[in-house]
Amino acid sequence: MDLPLVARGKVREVYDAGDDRLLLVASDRISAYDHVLPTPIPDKGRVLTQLSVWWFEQLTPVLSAFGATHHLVSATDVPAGVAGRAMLVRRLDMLPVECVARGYLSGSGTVEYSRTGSIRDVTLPPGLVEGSRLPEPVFTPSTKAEVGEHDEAIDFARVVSLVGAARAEELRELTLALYRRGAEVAAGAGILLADTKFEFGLGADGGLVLGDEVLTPDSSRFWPASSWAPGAPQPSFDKQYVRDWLTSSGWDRVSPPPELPDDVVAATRERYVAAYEQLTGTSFR
Ligand SMILES: C[C@H](c1ccccc1)n1cc(-c2ncnc(N)c2C#N)cn1
Repeated sequence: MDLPLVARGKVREVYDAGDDRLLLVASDRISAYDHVLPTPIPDKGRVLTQLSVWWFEQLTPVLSAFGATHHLVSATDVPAGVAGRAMLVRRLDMLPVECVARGYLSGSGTVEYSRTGSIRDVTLPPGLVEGSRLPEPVFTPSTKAEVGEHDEAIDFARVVSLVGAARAEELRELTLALYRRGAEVAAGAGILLADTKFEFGLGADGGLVLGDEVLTPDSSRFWPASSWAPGAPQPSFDKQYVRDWLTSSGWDRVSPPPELPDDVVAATRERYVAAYEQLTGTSFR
């Protein structure tokens, strides 16, 4: 890629495409247990990019209801070397809030709930366990961490201090509305959208714009609805083969992770393709 690099994530890069445009490139890298694995998953970048493109279309009515838009300019007008796994997007003034919506209790949410009986400002009923469906989806914002660190959970008051009261309210309501639409579509495809993270920015006209990738297995927890069983960690739709193999390999989760065997790579590629095909109802090609 001969464009200037703007930012590098674990599995993605952002390049300066000039004229107030950025190029978001998704790699075939996969991360598990907070490590980027040495073995790529063929087509992962293309599948997740095409899934984001599809979701931007699906979410446009929800965005319009809030007077908001999304940042996607083109997923075809991109350099040949990254064809199918890059999005040309509008450069935004990104808001410093990771807008997370949770429909189910899991991970850090379960820890917070077991300590306090609530998640952030939202009191929850007693008796919920890992994997429980929440009575209503909850907005659980965080601030972007430095590279390699975990995002820091923040409460709504902190969001207000960061972006103002009106914008904070707008972020919460829009995040929850986008999550609800995503969860509804996913449920129809046999996938439980346990939680997801959106990023927003401001466009040149000051309007709210949905950025980043949306509703992919990298920005969300996808659980197969068929195996949902609250009371224990739920299997990941896409990463469970990798997690199970890494655990069985004896890897200590601290030293550099081992290469994945071919069958785990192939099975994982198939999970990404299945997620795309089940959600969109179209064949991945
Ligand atoms: C966090 C995320 C990231 C993605 C990929 C790799 C590392 C970081 N990122 C998004 C922007 C960004 N900045 C200005 N306008 C935009 N439309 C976007 C977007 N999307 C900068 N970084």
